[in-house]
Amino acid sequence: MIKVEQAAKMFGSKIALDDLSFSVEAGQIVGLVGANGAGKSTMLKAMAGLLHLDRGKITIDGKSPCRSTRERLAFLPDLDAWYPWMKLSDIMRYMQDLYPDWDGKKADHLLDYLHLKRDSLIKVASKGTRAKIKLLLVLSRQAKYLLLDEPFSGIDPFAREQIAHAIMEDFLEEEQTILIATHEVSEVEALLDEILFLDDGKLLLKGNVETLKLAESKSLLEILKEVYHHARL
Ligand SMILES: Nc1ncnc2c1ncn2[C@@H]1O[C@H](COP(=O)(O)OP(=O)(O)OP(=O)(O)O)[C@@H](O)[C@H]1O
Repeated sequence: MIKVEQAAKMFGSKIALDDLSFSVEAGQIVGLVGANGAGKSTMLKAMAGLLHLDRGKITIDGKSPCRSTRERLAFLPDLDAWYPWMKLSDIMRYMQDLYPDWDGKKADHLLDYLHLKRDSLIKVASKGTRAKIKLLLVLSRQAKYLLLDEPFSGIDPFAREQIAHAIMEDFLEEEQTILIATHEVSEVEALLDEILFLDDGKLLLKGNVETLKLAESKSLLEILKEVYHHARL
């Protein structure tokens, strides 16, 4: 389980995380949703141990983010962090050396499925190709927790839905937990068990997606818009 207790983070005078508390149960697909600047990436980075909170605590299966929890987490924030002269095959080899849970068979399967080429050069890859590479690199690890920051951004809308569904059906292991940070609610709605809705670093809503939709008889986007407007009154 990932547990977040009163997490707070500021960048200068800007509050990125404002006293956030929630937990994520194993085996769930959770949407971390919010407008630009809501604090989604900051939250994922803190979970991945890439930045320290000013206050509060995060535990992953009872441990604070550290080397051993990093091995249970697959997080790929930004492909631009890779060297531009690298090919996809170079990165795959690097990941294989770095992570004992790298699943070569799954990586090969994903290569075919996503129509990616091993010799794709990062610096000339299109935005959509880079998004697919990110998905391949995260989903090829047998990590217990997968943290995806805007995973479908850049993939054209025709392929997006099909890829999202197939990935969840065919490539996600039952016991894996996935956190998807996005501002595009409609695109991930069908995949999600739980939703965490952030605004200005605050948690405005948390709940089971089906329960929320049944209770309100509205789409998830409509529910979130209402919560958002109400919070800003
Ligand atoms: N390294 C940083 N230095 C200064 N401010 C930062 C830094 N990282 C994030 N912020 C600020 O903290 C706030 C939260 O940023 P964050 O990237 O977590 O939001 P987000 O919800 O992921 O947004 P987006 O959907 O646009 O990616 C924003 O106001 C952002 O400008």
